[in-house]
Formats: sequence, structure tokens, C-alpha cells
Amino acid sequence: MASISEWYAGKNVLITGATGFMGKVLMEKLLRSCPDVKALYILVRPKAGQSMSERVQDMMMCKLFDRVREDNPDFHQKIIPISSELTQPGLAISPEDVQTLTSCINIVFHCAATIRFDEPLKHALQLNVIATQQLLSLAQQMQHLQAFIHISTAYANCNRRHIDEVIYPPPVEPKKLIDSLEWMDDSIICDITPRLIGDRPNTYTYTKALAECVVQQESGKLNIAIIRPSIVGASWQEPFPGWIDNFNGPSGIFIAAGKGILRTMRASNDAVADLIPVDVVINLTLAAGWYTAVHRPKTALVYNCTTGGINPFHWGEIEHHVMSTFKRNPLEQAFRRPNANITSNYLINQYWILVSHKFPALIYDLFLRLSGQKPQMMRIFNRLHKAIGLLAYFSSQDWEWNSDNMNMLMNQLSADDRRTFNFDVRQLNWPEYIENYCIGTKKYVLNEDMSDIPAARQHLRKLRNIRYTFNTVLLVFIWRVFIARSQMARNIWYFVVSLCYKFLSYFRASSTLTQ
Ligand SMILES: CCCCCCCCCCCCCCCCCC(=O)SCCNC(=O)CCNC(=O)[C@H](O)C(C)(C)COP(=O)(O)OP(=O)(O)OC[C@H]1O[C@@H](n2cnc3c(N)ncnc32)[C@H](O)[C@@H]1OP(=O)(O)O
Ligand SMILES: NC(=O)C1=CN([C@@H]2O[C@H](COP(=O)(O)OP(=O)(O)OC[C@H]3O[C@@H](n4cnc5c(N)ncnc54)[C@H](OP(=O)(O)O)[C@@H]3O)[C@@H](O)[C@H]2O)C=CC1
Repeated sequence: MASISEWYAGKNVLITGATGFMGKVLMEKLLRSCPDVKALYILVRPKAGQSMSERVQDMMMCKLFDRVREDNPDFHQKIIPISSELTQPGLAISPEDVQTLTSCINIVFHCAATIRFDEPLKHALQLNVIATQQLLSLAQQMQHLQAFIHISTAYANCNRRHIDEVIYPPPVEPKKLIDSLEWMDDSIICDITPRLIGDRPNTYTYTKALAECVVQQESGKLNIAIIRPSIVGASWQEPFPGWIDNFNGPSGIFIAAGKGILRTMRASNDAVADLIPVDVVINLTLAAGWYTAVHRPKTALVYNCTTGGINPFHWGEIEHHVMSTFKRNPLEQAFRRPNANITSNYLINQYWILVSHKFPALIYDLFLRLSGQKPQMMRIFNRLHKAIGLLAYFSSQDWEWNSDNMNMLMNQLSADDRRTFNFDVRQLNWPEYIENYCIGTKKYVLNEDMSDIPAARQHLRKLRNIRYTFNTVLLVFIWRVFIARSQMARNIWYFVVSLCYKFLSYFRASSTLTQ
């Protein structure tokens, strides 16, 4: 039987969401490990004042593609951008492009989605469900299509504790919801959203569950597989350890903790942190594409792509390793020395938010105001609180995912493929991974230079001295205001001191008696 890379040789691949985090890693891996792939057609929209081709050119310059560039400097010739806005009818693909795609595509990877937790329901539905439906219709017209791989999330069914590799009945029939929301005013939709999403935490997980149902409805006509990754983190090994390019999920939290901004967060120390490295997800996705096309399973296979059941690691351990890494490799211009703690207790968390977030932010903003600058710290903390409020749901509880299909797929691979498309997370060394992850956020998200670490350490020492000075001044101030000025406070103070003195004399006397 052909190996995975042999199977991809000569194939035309369609990728949605190629400019996103996972889409880029998918493209890189395909180009590097399947060098004979014929072409990658990627659906891209113009954005932020950049045309589609400018965006693609920029993307290919990214460090992520360094290894591919080394192997094949002309790799860009294999990338064919197709202009598309997924929220538009027909995905806004021109008739000529539709013609090209339907005549040549062999496999589709559908990665595009809105992953924002606060997305208005109508937009999340438009992108995550309706666009998926439209892409499936397009796929049905593709004459040489062998597999359609849909990227979902392990949290699509997070209202359940135990999640099997099956497509669960949807919370509502997608078509009914689409029809009803079509005529509704945005404010009405906003009002009924909590009732609709029910026991799911956000519109993201809700619409991803609906998308799975839409995919299932087409599974009789197409060869389909669904990949459900948990919390996708930086790369483990490929193309190099620690690659990450965004603030999503834990990355933003790690950075905020490393910068000394985040000091407390609601999370359970003992809950499993189901992180999965992005390269593992992509290796599994490519292997699943091969398996779906070659073996044509009778029903759509779902692959829960998680670590918790196989090689568990907990949020408490993550906190420890993140803090230890940022103490050894500090981020530049930290606000305070990194020292974040997680707690599952609501009141304790609120106390630390007040003392360690809001109070320093107020003081710093006061300092900025007095020095004629614009206050900004409170604004940053408000955004951070919004983000951690939305993420806490995922870090405060455990889920159990069945991963039989992931194991089955691993057993189907040859020894060579298992090495090239490694998704065996039993080999993952968590402390090493978290260290590379944190350093990755420093190098690739914040674009900080590792050679500036001595200066960053010096800055932390300065912050420590400021803290010591501040604490001393505060003590003297309290003494001056409450002790020195009030007779009663003075009396209490003398009483406490004389009590301590009496205790000390008593212990000294009793210890001389026993000698
Ligand atoms: C040491 C302690 C260790 C403790 C460990 C505990 C960690 C717990 C982590 C739990 C993670 C759970 C994730 C669950 C994932 C489910 C999996 C998936 O399927 S789906 C995949 C997961 N999906 C997601 O993760 C999406 C979550 N994100 C969102 O929904 C939205 O970004 C938002 C609502 C948080 C903020 O909206 P909005 O106010 O409109 O703001 P914008 O969006 O415009 O961004 C403003 C600025 O903030 C930046 N920034 C962004 N995110 C974070 C962050 N987490 N943090 C910090 N910063 C963040 C952003 O880059 C930007 O910077 P700049 O350009 O201004 O400089
Ligand atoms: N990251 C994670 O932790 C997890 C992600 N997933 C799933 O993996 C998939 C990829 O996620 P990830 O790469 O992290 O997400 P990103 O947000 O990084 O990428 C999303 C992609 O979708 C594209 N897209 C969004 N809206 C449109 C639109 N209207 N028209 C055309 N393209 C659009 C984006 O294009 P543009 O650049 O133009 O915005 C981008 O390429 C998603 O399906 C997500 O649900 C699942 C579990 C965890």
C-alpha cells in the first residue's frame, strides 16, 4: 500500500482557513513531507487593507516556512490562492474558480472558522455552519474528490463529561435555526442566545456542534472524516519546537503571566489540561485524509485528538512550568515579576484580582497621569479579565475523550509513516514542551530576541527593588497614619509588643529551667 506521502503525490488539495494558525502548519507539513503534492488551492479573502496575493506573499515569508524554503525555494509555485469570502453566497468564489476546483480537487481540508468565544450567534452560524454547508455542496460537485476532512473541536460537545468518537444529536436542527435567525433582528438574537446555547459556554462550541451535524448529513454522499482537537498549542517538534503565532487559548494567558500582568486566574490545579501540540493535530489530520481516501470507511469517522486520556498533565503543573520558564527566560519590559497562581476558589480569586490586578493598575495609571501620559493599565486589565472569564470554563473542569480511532489510525501506519506523521502523544515530555511553548511565545508571538534576556533579567531585578522600596514606604506610611497619630492605636501597639515580650521572656525562662 502507498505510504502517506506517496498517496499525496500528484494530488490537488483544497484548504480553507490556510492563513490561520492550523492552516499554515498544515500547508507547511504537506509541502515539506509530501514534496510531490501537485498543488495547494487555498481559499483566502483580502483583509486589513491587504489584497489576497499580498497576504499570501507575506504568509510565505513567515519563519514557519524556512525549512520548506530550504528544501525547495520555489515552493510558492505550488500554492494557488483562490479569492473567497466564506460568509457570502457561493463562498464568493468566481465561476471560473469553481470550474477549476470542481475539475481538479482530490481532497479538501476545511479549517476555516471563527474561534472567538464572544462571536454573535448569527455570525458564528454564518461562518461555522452555513459556510460548511456551502463547502460541502461545492465538494459534491468535485469530480475527483476522494476525501473531505472537517476540523471540529473536542469541545463541540463540552456539555457532556464523557465524549465518544460519534456525532451526537445536535442541540437544534441546523436548518430550522438558520431559517429562524434569517428574519430576526440582531437584538432579538442577542436576547435569545443564552437560551439557545443552553448548557454550552459560548456560540463557538454551539455552532461547531451544529457544523458536525451538517457534515454528517452529507456523509452518505462523500468520504468524510471529522478531526476534534482539544486545546491546540505551540508545535512540539515540527517544523521546530515551540512555533506559535497567536494569543488564542493558553498562549495569551502564558504571555500575560510572563509579563507579570496576570497574577491570578480561576482554574483547577487538579483538572487535566488537555493541550495538544499543533504539529500532532496536523499529522493526524493528514493521516486521516490518507486513510479516508484509501480505505473509504462506511461511515464518517470522528477522531478525538486529545492528550488527557493518554498522557495527562494538569493545570497546576502547567502553572509551575510556565512560571519557572519565565523566571529563567524573562519577557522584556515586564510589568511586574512573574508570579501567577491559579485557584478554583471564586472568593480567593476575587481577592487577588483586587489586590494584585486592580490595585497595581490603579497606582500605575495614577503614575502615568501624573507624568502627563495616557492611563492604560486598567484598560489592559479589563480586557484580560474578559478573556480569562471566557477561558475559565475550560480550565476549571475535566472531560474524558475516547480516542480509539486515533489509536486505530496509528496502527494502520507503516513504521516510516508513524515517524514522519507522528501523533503518538505518549512520547510527549510535558515540562520540555511547556518550556519550548513559553519560549515560542517570546520569540514568535512577541518577536523578542533571546540575546536580550540579560537586560530582561536586569529589569526584573529593578522591579524587585521597586517592590521592596514600595513595601517599606507603605509600612512607614501605615505606621505614621494609624499608629503614631492615634492614642488608641498606640496603646494597642504597645500592648501587642509587651505581650510578645512577655511570651519571649516566658519561653526563655522555661528553656533555662529545663536545661
Ligand atoms: C500561568 C498560568 C497558567 C494558567 C493556565 C490556565 C490557562 C487556561 C487556558 C484555557 C484555554 C482554554 C481554551 C479552550 C479552547 C477550546 C478549543 C477550541 O476549540 S477554539 C480555540 C480557542 N479560541 C480562543 O482561544 C479564542 C479566545 N479569544 C476570544 O474569544 C477573543 O479574543 C476575546 C473574547 C478573548 C477577546 O476579544 P476582544 O476583546 O474583542 O479582543 P481581540 O480578540 O480583538 O484581542 C484583543 C487583544 O487581546 C489579545 N488576546 C486575545 N486573546 C487573548 C487571551 N486569551 N489572553 C490574552 N490576550 C489575548 C489579542 O491578541 C489582542 O491583542 P492586540 O492585537 O490588541 O495587541
Ligand atoms: N486553535 C485551537 O485551539 C483550536 C482550533 N480548532 C479548530 O481548528 C480550526 C482552525 O483553527 P485556527 O487555525 O486556530 O483558527 P484561526 O482563527 O487561526 O484561523 C481561522 C481561519 O479561518 C479563516 N476565516 C475566518 N473567517 C473567514 C471568512 N469569512 N472567509 C474566509 N476565511 C475566513 C481565517 O482567515 P483570515 O486570516 O482571513 O481571517 C483563518 O484562515 C477551526 O475550525 C477551529 O474550530 C479546534 C480546536 C482547538
